Amino acid sequence: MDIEEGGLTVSVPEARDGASEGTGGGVFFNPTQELNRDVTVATLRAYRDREPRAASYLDAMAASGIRGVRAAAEGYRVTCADVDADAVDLAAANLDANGLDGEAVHRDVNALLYDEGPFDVVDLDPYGTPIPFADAAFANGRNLICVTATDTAPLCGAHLNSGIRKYGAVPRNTDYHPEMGLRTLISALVRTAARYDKAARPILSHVSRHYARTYLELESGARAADDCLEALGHVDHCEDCLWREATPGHIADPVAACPECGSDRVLTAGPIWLGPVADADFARAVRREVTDDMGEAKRARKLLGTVARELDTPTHYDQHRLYKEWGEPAIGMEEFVERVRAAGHEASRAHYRGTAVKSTASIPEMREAVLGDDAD
Ligand SMILES: C[S@@+](CC[C@H](N)C(=O)[O-])C[C@H]1O[C@@H](n2cnc3c(N)ncnc32)[C@H](O)[C@@H]1O
Repeated sequence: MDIEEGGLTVSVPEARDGASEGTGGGVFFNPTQELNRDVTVATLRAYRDREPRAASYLDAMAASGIRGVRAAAEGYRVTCADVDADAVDLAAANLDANGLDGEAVHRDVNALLYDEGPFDVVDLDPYGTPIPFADAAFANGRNLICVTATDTAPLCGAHLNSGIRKYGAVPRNTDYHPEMGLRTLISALVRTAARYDKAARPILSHVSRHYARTYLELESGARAADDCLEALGHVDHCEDCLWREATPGHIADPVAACPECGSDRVLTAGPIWLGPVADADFARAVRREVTDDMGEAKRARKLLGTVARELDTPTHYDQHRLYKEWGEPAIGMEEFVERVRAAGHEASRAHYRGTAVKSTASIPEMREAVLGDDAD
């Protein structure tokens, strides 16, 4: 069937989504990833101003080629790759039908990257984890590596052993699992890039629906890679009172008891990325590049606006969880954020979900700020 996306007409198979990902026959297509693709196109537009030399774009797991087609329409020199011959034919036909230059190749992307790289922009959009493709991408990418990961359960620590195996880190199942997952993913990607003496810094990231997406800008050089690794560290988290503390460094000192409530139920996660997951100015620039021909323009603008305003603390709180702990009915999110700010702390909403909030205040400080005299 033909669908319209971003002002282009693309032929795609029937939709496959969620649990059926990676299974079944036929070329893959997921219409609910339109937000991801709209943000990608806006990012490719904004990235031009940041790095005008970025010209080649590898749609590394092309399927129908819809990403590659949209990137080609933006003027990028596109290669669509897939191991599925039917996907390659469809991607080639879609480029052709839209009168766009670009090639579609029947190759394993790891081999392609080493044989034909470097590519200026590499876009990894696999089923599940991107890790099997990360070495080739960082070794043979020049400017920007775009990565989707849909294996959120391993990433956030819900499937702990799988997360440890895939990501070489210990993620922990907390009430800020979108952030835990994103920072576990970025940690693994940054450490992969460092193997090739490259710094990989996230300039935009979001966690939407069942996936994490991050855009990492590369800088070559051992010193740059060393500096980047400085932003890795650990988070200690109390399962009882929700206290948490981030500590930079490669080695975590064990925390025997929570300094807030004395509980011995303290989890340590790491190494995770403790630096910013987005560059606020770049997120604003990407937002300006969202256009009305995008089917998810409204959601993309909202998402990017929140990302641009979000504090870059490495954990977020769930406002409803806090109120549950406090035994009080929750107030509106805007009012909550305002009250915490009025008490002299930094606070923002977080894009992960409607009840996600970030603050430099501790939980007792937030409680005091929002409940005031009722806090005792
Ligand atoms: C999730 S789909 C890609 C979706 C597509 N990017 C989109 O936006 O609609 C993953 C694709 O990766 C392809 N793939 C899996 N392993 C690959 C490999 N080693 N090299 C290239 N493509 C691969 C699969 O055949 C499948 O078409």
